[in-house]
Amino acid sequence: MNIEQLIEEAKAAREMAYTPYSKFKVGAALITNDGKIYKGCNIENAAYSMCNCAERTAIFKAYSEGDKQYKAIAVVADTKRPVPPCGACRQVIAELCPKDMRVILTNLQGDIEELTVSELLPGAFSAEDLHE
Ligand SMILES: O=c1ccn([C@H]2C[C@H](O)[C@@H](CO)O2)c(=O)[nH]1
Ligand SMILES: [Zn+2]
Repeated sequence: MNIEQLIEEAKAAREMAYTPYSKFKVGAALITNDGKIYKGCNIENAAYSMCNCAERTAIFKAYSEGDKQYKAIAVVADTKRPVPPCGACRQVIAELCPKDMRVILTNLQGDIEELTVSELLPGAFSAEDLHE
């Protein structure tokens, strides 16, 4: 599985988005170290604050199936620049994914930006900050 293929999986996930409010569809594809792919789309709600992003859908699917070792995540939306994950997703990614995991951001025009989890949320608040 190469990056282009992972991006295609994210695009397929995007087609499943439930976005009657924003009309903004996002797809994500998370690949585990074993090569398993978990796709996620954004799922909105009439109570707007319940909206769940594509990235978190994919990660929560994987984690809740017991798959906890991740190699990369690709995210796609119809944006001018490669879609930037929101702050909530950055925090969740920082908690559950390795610091050196590849984060591949893209758009439908094929622009690609790649960064690591550390670069996605420098100085993330983490479990290490909770106790002395
Ligand atoms: O990286 C992002 C940014 C936004 N959204 C979703 C949340 C909401 O459903 C819609 C508009 O913000 O897009 C994602 O899924 N991922
Ligand atoms: Zn988000």
